Amino acid sequence: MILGLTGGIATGKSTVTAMLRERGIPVIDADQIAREVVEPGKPAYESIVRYFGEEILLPDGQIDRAKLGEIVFSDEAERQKLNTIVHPEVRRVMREQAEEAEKNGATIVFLDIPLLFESRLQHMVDKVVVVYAPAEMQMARMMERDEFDEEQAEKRLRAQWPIEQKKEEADFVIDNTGSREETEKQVEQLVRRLKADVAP
Ligand SMILES: CC(C)(COP(=O)(O)OP(=O)(O)OC[C@H]1O[C@@H](n2cnc3c(N)ncnc32)[C@H](O)[C@@H]1O)[C@@H](O)C(=O)NCCC(=O)NCCS
Ligand SMILES: Nc1ncnc2c1ncn2[C@@H]1O[C@H](COP(=O)(O)OP(=O)(O)OP(=O)(O)O)[C@@H](O)[C@H]1O
Repeated sequence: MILGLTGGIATGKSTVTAMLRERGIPVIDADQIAREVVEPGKPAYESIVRYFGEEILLPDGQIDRAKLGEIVFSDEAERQKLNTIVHPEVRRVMREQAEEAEKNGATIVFLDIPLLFESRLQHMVDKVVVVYAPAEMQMARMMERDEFDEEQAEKRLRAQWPIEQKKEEADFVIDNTGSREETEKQVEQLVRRLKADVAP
């Protein structure tokens, strides 16, 4: 069974991913893959430099993510352009990794895809799990974790579907508004239920 793990920025997907992995459930991370496919020498890297120019590179040749983030979260057309370059590669690698996990005997695999709904990737998964925290909490957690000011955090929030809409479309919701312990209990319960569903 393939599950999509999604939510909004800073709602707690990485937190839930860590809890799933502790229970031996493989989680394939789209953000991580999106970092790997833009490393120097990769085709997506070349396309990004060709389009955005060498100004977006650090002295060591890596992409300056802070700089590229400022550009794409301030301009929808530029963000779409970046998505067009990066997303097909991310999807390809995610598929490969999911097949590999299934080959290795996994019966439950999660794909952590922040933009699952925005990119209409529901067809890649059997069920969708949304990690939920309300917008005010997303803002507060982003400002603390990433040291963004209010405007930077708001721009990132506006680049995604509202979390309330994602919650409505979910098959399962993990409410991450309480303590980590409360979230962990919900993860535990979900894993138990999924294991029962896939049991022969
Ligand atoms: C713009 C970039 C360079 C900023 O890098 P940075 O290290 O600051 O952020 P990071 O990659 O860790 O992403 C953090 C979160 O931002 C949000 N986000 C990232 N890209 C996008 C996007 N194109 N549209 C909307 N939200 C996005 C997601 O919730 C993601 O979890 C980077 O996010 C990127 O290359 N984005 C394009 C690829 C993409 O869509 N990745 C997300 C899912 S595959
Ligand atoms: N239940 C919680 N209580 C307090 N803080 C939390 C809780 N869950 C997550 N956080 C904190 O909120 C921030 C966002 O969580 P996390 O990184 O898991 O979100 P994410 O959805 O993976 O983010 P992104 O979309 O940016 O990848 C982190 O700094 C994390 O430590």
